[in-house]
Amino acid sequence: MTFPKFKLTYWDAKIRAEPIRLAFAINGIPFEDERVSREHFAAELKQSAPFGQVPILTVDDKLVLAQSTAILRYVGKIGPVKLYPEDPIKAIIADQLISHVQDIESALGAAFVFTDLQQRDAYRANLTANVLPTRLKQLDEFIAQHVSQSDEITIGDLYVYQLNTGFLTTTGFAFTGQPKNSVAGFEHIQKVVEKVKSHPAVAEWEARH
Ligand SMILES: N[C@@H](CCC(=O)N[C@@H](CS)C(=O)NCC(=O)O)C(=O)O
Repeated sequence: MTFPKFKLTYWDAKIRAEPIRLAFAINGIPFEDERVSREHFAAELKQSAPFGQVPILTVDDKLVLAQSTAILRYVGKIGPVKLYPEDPIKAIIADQLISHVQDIESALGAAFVFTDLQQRDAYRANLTANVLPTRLKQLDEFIAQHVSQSDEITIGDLYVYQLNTGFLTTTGFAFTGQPKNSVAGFEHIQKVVEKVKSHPAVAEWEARH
C-alpha cells in the first residue's frame, strides 16, 4: 500500500494527538511526528492553521487538515487495519466511545475556568467523588454491552486507552487527587486498555516514547 506523505503537528504531549499517532503506528503508515512549542505555534502556525489550533495533519506538503477526531477517522479509514469500522453500527459505537471520553476530559479540563482556588478545589472534589465514578461506570457498562471481545481495535478503543494512559492518569487524576490506577477498578475499561496496549505496534510505540 502506498500512502501520501504525512506530517502530524502538535505539542510534545499526548492529549489530542496520541490516538492519531497510534492509528498511524497500528497501520504501519509512516508519518512525521512534528512536535512544536507553544511559542513556535503562535508565531508561525496559528494564522495559517484551518481553525487556528493543533493538531493539524499536512498531506503531501499542501493539504492541511484539522480537528483531531476528524483526522483520526480519516487515518482510521485509509490503512489496512480499518480502525474506523465500515459497518455503521460498529462505527457509531466507536464514535460514542470517543464522545464519552471527550466529555470526561472536558469535565476535567473545566477545573481551569475557576481562578478562585477554593472554588477550583470544590469543583475537583465533586469531580472525584461523583462525576468521574459515574462517568467511568457508564463507560465500563457501555463497553461491556457493546464493545467486541475480539482483538479488533477501533478508534473508540484508542480513545479509551488514551483516557487511561494520557489525560486521566497524567493530568486529570493528578488534579483530583485520585490514584493513578483509578481506572483499574473498571473491569471492562481495563480490558480495552489491555487490548490496545498489547498490540505489537502499540507496545513498540510505547517502548520508543
Ligand atoms: N476541536 C479541536 C480542538 C483543538 C484544540 O483545542 N487545540 C489546542 C491544543 S489541545 C490548541 O491548539 N490551543 C492553542 C490555541 O488555541 O491557540 C480538535 O479536536 O482538534
